[in-house]
Amino acid sequence: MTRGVARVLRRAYTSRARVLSSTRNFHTCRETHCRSLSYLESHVPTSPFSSDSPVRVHLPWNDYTLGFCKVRCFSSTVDKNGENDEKLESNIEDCEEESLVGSDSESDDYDEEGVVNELGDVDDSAVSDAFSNNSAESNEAARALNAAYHDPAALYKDLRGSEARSNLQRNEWDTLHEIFGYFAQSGWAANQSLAIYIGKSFFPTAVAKFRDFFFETCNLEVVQGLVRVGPTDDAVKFLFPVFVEFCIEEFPDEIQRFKSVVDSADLTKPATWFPFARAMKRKIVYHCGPTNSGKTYNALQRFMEAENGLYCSPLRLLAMEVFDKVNALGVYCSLLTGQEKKHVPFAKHVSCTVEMVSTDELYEVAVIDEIQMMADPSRGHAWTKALLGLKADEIHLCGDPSVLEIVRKMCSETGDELVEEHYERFKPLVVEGKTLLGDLKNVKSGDCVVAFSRREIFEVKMAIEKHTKHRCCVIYGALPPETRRQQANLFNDQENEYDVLVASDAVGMGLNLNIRRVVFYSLSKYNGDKVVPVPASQVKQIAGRAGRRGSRYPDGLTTTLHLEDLTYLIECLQQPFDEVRKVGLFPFFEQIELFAAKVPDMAFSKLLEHFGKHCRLDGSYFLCRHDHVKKVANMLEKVQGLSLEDRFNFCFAPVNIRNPKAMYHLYRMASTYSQDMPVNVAMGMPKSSARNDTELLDLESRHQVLSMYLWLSNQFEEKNFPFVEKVEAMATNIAELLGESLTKANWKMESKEEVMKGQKKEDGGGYERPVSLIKLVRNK
Ligand SMILES: Nc1ncnc2c1ncn2[C@@H]1O[C@H](COP(=O)(O)OP(=O)(O)OP(=O)(O)O)[C@@H](O)[C@H]1O
Ligand SMILES: [Mg+2]
Repeated sequence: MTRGVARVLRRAYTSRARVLSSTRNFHTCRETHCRSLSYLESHVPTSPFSSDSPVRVHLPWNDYTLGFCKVRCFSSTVDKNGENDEKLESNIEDCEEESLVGSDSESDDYDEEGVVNELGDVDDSAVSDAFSNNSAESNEAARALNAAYHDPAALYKDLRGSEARSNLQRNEWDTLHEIFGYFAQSGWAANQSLAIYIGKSFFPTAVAKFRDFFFETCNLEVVQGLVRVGPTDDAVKFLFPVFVEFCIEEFPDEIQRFKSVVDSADLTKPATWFPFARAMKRKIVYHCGPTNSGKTYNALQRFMEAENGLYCSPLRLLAMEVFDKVNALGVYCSLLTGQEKKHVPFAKHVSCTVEMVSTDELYEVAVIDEIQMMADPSRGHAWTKALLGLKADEIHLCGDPSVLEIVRKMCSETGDELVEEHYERFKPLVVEGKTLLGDLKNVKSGDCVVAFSRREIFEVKMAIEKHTKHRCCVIYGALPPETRRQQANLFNDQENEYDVLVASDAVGMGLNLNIRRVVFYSLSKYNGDKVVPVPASQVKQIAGRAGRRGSRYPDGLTTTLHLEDLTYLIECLQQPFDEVRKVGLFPFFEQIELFAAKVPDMAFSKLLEHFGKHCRLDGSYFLCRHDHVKKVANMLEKVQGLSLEDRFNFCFAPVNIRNPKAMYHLYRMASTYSQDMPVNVAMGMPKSSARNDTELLDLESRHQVLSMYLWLSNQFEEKNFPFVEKVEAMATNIAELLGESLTKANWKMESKEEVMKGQKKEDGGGYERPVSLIKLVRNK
């Protein structure tokens, strides 16, 4: 550790010791005014933790701290003389409000994102027990001890200087052991130690050494005072500042190492990552409203008027739709997705998927569609990066009102001007109370039946085609965008017999289809873990596909197949948008690289895990889920000779981790690349369309492999992926075969009972469809 850092840590602590000692005094008279130590650190005006010291000591949980205030107490509102300080008092009251907000959103991290941040992690059980474990007798003893040794720095110095070991009674030794055992178990002490960069993994070792030191040097009076206090929280409070002194002197290397790890995983203040965007005065226009209200239309008008522009789409399919529409209107526009680059000569406009956004180019107008996706647990970071980093004079955001408040906050941080434009739906969406009465025979022309699993989609299609005169197109996530588009066109075109669409939630975003009525086959879906109700926001999005302005059916209808689902549908449509409190972030490669340098020789999957544990985030952000990336990283661990950057790129390839074939091909591509050989796709081409579901699945996964190759070819040099043209041709071919297969499909799917049996075993319980009030009334 540099001497500078040591000095600042010491100064930091010395000042803290003053706070602590005054706190102790204060505790004796005003127990009720407890607050977190961390809070004082960030608010006591003299605290070096917020000073302009040459080497700034940064609290690892700095920004979380406010969130923890509610969590626990330590200090109080006194100045160093132990007198009541009005200024601090008011500071603390301000903080109390913030803390409640912060702590709520903190718990969101656990529930929604499943991200547990070690630095921000407070052992609730440990801390909530804190300060409740004391008897009146031990409280009294603690007060006496605190009064006698109000300066922990001086006490530590005394202990250091003492040579003789005191003669203690057996029972005194026993109690002392218990006190240190209690200290070692204290979640509160472990959390507070983070402030001096004693990590949780090192904390037990540090306590053990501190105990040995204390036993060696202890002074009889202190020990006897402590023994009277006993293994209690007061004892921990008393020992903690002495422990801090000890650590600073004894473990400079550990402190420095942990500090550098923590600093390199700093994801706070993401707005400052984009200095060029910050140097601009951007105008942000938020087109805020429900589905089918003209948000994207209006933003695109501005995009097309501009000298140059960028449209950022949530889906490849939507990027293609805008690319086609804009070019058809005479504005030259290129297309850029992970898999596809279509450069249109002289084009100054680009339609891209949001993950492809470049923050290097300068634009007059940028459009970020479906901005509420900033809160998406996995992909949210791409929207956040686009909003914070795009270099555009004008940025048009299209989305529902759920992120309006947080966008306001972000704009006030970036200094951008925010203009809000609020929209209403062109025509209200009408709920058909009659439903389809559980019978798919009641399907009508222009219906889109929405189901949430691939198997259900095909069952519905087969049933409708068998029992009615209608023919069905299908759209679901595993289909290539080209095939989805072909199916959408088939459905939109009035000149054929395909007048019903059966789709998954893949139709939910932005697409303009000729849908008269959205019929929910069910309102629950499997979330990868269990069956859960479809979230209200998603139900609204999907239902909003009906009755688009300018379509054949401008009056939108929605209903359910079963009467018992109708109440839930109505509830969802009536529900106001939940306000989003946090948006996603993910480190850039450079940040991961910096972090990797601090923990050398760590496997990449471990590195990501470690980063997730140590990264610091501001209260408005969460770290996006990356379990999928970790799984790929694990698989690629055996591939030798990949640089960190290569590994990073391979791990982000779009691969379905549940598809062994796709995973195998990714592994093969990575190992060929690592040997510096040209990467090929070792895969034959099927000759004909699928005759059954297994063949259809095979076509889908073949296309996924080809799509992955194309994505990788855009990340690496051409010499490594030289077969792009061939692969593109194969992908087009397969997309066509898929389209043919879907139009011809009439095979029988696996029986529902068989699948349900399998699912039940795995599920072990889950969501049951909400009981319909209507049904209850009818039953009565
Ligand atoms: N002023 C307008 N003139 C003509 N057509 C319009 C106008 N505004 C919107 N539309 C058409 O209405 C339809 C819905 O508009 P748009 O896609 O912009 O809605 P949205 O609010 O973005 O919906 P979503 O939230 O579903 O994306 C589109 O087909 C669009 O072309
Ligand atoms: Mg839109």
